[in-house]
Amino acid sequence: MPALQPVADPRDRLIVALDLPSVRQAEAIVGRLGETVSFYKIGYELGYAGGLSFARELIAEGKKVFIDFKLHDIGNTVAHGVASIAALGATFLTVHAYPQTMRAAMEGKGASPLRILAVTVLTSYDEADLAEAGYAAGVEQTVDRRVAQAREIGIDGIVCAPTDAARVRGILGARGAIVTPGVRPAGSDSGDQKRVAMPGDAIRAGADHLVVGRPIVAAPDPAAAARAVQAEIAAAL
Ligand SMILES: O=c1ccn([C@@H]2O[C@H](COP(=O)(O)O)[C@@H](O)[C@H]2O)c(=O)[nH]1
Repeated sequence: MPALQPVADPRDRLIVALDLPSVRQAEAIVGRLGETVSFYKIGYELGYAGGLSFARELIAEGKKVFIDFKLHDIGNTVAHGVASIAALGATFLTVHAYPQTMRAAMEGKGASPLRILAVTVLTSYDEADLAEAGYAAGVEQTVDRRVAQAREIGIDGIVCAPTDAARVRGILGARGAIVTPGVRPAGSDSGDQKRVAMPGDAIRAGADHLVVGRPIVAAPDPAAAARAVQAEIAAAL
């Protein structure tokens, strides 16, 4: 696993999830967030509604972009999909933490600076959800096994719940980025997230970057909500 890269701009610790149905709505939120936010995540909803062209625009304007497509397919398809995203100039791309998929993704990114993040167990899953999906092992055991496999493969980073971050850091050591969704500022609704923590707790547990979507994007004043998360991050560093 490559050495951990220091986060040069403290604003980069916060990644805002642009889970919105149109580029027009995403542009409006990015406009309201202005210089407060430097790093955006584009997932299925915006990605399938013109979000990749919008990602190019954000990158051209100097923003960092995380493409959260959680790839998982046969190796050839994953490798070529990753190569296409690498050409976009994105900073992060997710794949599911299956060994064949992770190896293919690392092959597909070639020498590009794109960093591949392996998604361990979704933050919307608890023990019952994993059992329902047919896994015999529990959440902690599954996360730990996938992180150990990711480390062996040399993946660039891990996506995990903030509640797993301290254990994940213990397995990774000082190498590899830890990115945690499932982050909720005090008083905000968890929604469908089941393994959550507050921003300061996620940072103290070892997360390098926090992903926050609805608590910022749906806030009456998104820039104020983002600044409050950034203040909590700064206080925990
Ligand atoms: O395990 C995972 C992996 C990815 N996500 C993504 O993060 C954001 C979280 O959004 P909130 O509105 O802050 O809940 C969302 O885009 C997910 O697709 C995740 O939540 N958990």
